[in-house]
Amino acid sequence: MSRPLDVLLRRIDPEVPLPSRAHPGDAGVDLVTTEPAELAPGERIVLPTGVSIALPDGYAAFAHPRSGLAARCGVSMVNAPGTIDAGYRGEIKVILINLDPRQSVRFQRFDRIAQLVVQRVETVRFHEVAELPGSARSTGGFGSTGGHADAGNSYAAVGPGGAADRKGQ
Ligand SMILES: O=c1ccn([C@H]2C[C@H](O)[C@@H](COP(=O)(O)OP(=O)(O)OP(=O)(O)O)O2)c(=O)[nH]1
Ligand SMILES: [Mg+2]
Repeated sequence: MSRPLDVLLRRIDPEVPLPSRAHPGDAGVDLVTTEPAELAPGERIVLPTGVSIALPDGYAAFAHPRSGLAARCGVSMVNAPGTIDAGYRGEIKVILINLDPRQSVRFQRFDRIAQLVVQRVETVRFHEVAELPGSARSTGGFGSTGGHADAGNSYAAVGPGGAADRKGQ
């Protein structure tokens, strides 16, 4: 296993559990809410996590949704993944949204609501040019390779010979 990166962390809420990995090798550490909350269908909320961090230069942290919450309750993050800049010293907050059309969802203090993944990021310098070098993909994007579902069509209808493929003919 690679040597862990040392990151300074301050507890804003003295009772908040230290973010920790559930299993060795997990990419993220879970973040909790320090405030209880209830989200009606379609509602969003900004929740405090009770921690702030100081990342070394050249790193950023990304707050990602938890798949269990998404699958069981339809809860995601509006801005997934939320970007935590290396210079940010404020409290990390998580913007949750309840995408379930019918069920409310309730969070208690210290329920785990997101996971934080720390990654190295490049600092880039842009060099303006008149023409970019060519590539196999060129300017194709936004479904140019086909195989996507069309609004109003079931995904089963998409595939070789399906709705999405036939459209281009
Ligand atoms: O889910 C998030 C996203 C961001 N932040 C904090 C850390 C980040 O460094 C800062 C700014 O985030 P971002 O750049 O995404 O927001 P912005 O709307 O561009 O604000 P700013 O003008 O402050 O950059 O807000 C969070 O606590 N949670
Ligand atoms: Mg910004």
